Amino acid sequence: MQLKPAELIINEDGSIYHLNLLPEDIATTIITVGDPDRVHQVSRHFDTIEVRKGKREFHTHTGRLNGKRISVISTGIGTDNIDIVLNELDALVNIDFDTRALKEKHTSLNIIRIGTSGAIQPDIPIDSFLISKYSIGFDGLLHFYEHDEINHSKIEDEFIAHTGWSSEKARPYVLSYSEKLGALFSDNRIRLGFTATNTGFYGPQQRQLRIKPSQMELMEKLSSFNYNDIQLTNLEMETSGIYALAQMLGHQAVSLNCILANRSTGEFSTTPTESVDKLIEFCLKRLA
Ligand SMILES: O=P(O)(O)O[C@H]1O[C@H](CO)[C@@H](O)[C@H]1O
Ligand SMILES: O=c1cc[nH]c(=O)[nH]1
Repeated sequence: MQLKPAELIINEDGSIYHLNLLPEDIATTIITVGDPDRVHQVSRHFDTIEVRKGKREFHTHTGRLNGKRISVISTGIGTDNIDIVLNELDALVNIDFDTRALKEKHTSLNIIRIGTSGAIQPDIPIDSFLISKYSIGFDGLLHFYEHDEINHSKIEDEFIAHTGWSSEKARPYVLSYSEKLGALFSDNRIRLGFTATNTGFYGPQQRQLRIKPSQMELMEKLSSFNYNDIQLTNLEMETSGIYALAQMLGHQAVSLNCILANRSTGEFSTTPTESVDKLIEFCLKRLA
């Protein structure tokens, strides 16, 4: 089947619509970061950089570290952007851009998010790292795709009952990380967590500046949720979308979080750049 021009949008130079990348521009190991400035913060550790491209908030560097080819791409904020990034990265490896047909041989990518996050348990230290073993998505992205039973519906049901989740919001969906890729980052200093992915930074994460979130008690409900001793640990804005798209498209994904805020104690990191740097260095050491 040939994908139509409005379905698979290829720019004049043969690159994919938003990411502005050619199939040969990306490695099979891809680090995603929210902030476009963090792309350089990662690639400055590479020995060589062969690709530097960008469009909108999607900036990509591909290079080599100790002989291993790695790409780093900025996604901007939110799972709406993740829908674009993951689908276009997948298209670059699994669709033939000349024939516009799906390739017979599937290529699986290793996708590692290096992002910042806010903890919701008081014992999670500022500037510590956390690996999202599970994610719960409040964004609804999974529901827009046909999918196998990749989500943990029992945890979802208990979460909905515990929080009194409003039916006006999307049904939360729970997914796991790739155990295989996650094992690469296993370290007794790094907590495995259950990450909540939110559709915003303020109201959706119960922050009140001038307008009041509709369910102020939700933060307490999130932090007191417990399913077979699994507690929710932290909030951010991309992980559930990455886990959803990666699993549906046949890729491995893991989300690494640098805890900059603690919503329970009210603290925020005084050294955010240095802390993210340390997570980048840890990640690159494990990859190459
Ligand atoms: O630091 P990044 O990777 O952007 O991740 C976190 O920071 C942003 C909000 O400040 C959201 O994207 C959230 O997921
Ligand atoms: O509190 C926080 C910190 C970083 N990113 C978020 O989404 N929330």
